[in-house]
Amino acid sequence: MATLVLLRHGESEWNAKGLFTGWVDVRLSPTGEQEAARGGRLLVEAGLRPDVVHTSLLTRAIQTAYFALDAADLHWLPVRRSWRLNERHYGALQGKNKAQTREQYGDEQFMLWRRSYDVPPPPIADDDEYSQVGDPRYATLPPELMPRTECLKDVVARLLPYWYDAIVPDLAAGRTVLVVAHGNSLRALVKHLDDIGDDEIAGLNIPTGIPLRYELDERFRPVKPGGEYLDPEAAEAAIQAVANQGR
Ligand SMILES: O=C(O)[C@@H](CO)OP(=O)(O)O
Repeated sequence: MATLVLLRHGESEWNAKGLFTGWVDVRLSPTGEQEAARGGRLLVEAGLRPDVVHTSLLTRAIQTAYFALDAADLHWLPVRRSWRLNERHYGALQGKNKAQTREQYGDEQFMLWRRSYDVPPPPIADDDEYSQVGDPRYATLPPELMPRTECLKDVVARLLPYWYDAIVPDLAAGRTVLVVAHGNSLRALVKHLDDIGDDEIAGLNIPTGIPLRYELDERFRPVKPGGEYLDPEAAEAAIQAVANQGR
């Protein structure tokens, strides 16, 4: 049996402002820093000591790992980072206000862009102020892999190689693995783990800063579907808040 812990970054500055974020590299809000530290304390209280950490290349996930490891006195852990754990690229919606977008395009289109499995937002222009083209952190990414927009299906496709090639080998070696990532990259991973259908995944939301623990069998499938939030009550309230964004 292997233990996997998923942690969505704490509230970011743009979560607080209600803006679509995607690959835009915003920092944690003061609340988000506290949520991240609480995530670390929850790990300690649950007796969970990760052996290795995986994060995206985005500052809000990296900061979250820092504050969580700080609270757990685990700064010495090895950390690996990959663009494959990045948030879903939100295309031309990056930087737009969620409530205004919903008003302008209507609830149905808003939810299609936000939560459908295979409808990406319009692509972002390379000269848009919120484009990531030219960002040095992606300099080694082959140009054809650099997204201009993504739907969740695209995220599953670019995340799974990292799951199989980097995370599963750690789990197979008996390591407890902490993955610090994002609302939609973690939705993609949970969809794979729990084998959630393309329509059903629209109803899944991941709260910020609350560790989600999975025990995995020898095929790296959850022993208990859905895993277990280390603070289930706080998770329930926060899930509703994510679902209601833009309303
Ligand atoms: O803006 C984003 O990048 C994501 C996560 O914050 O938003 P949503 O939950 O609407 O997909």
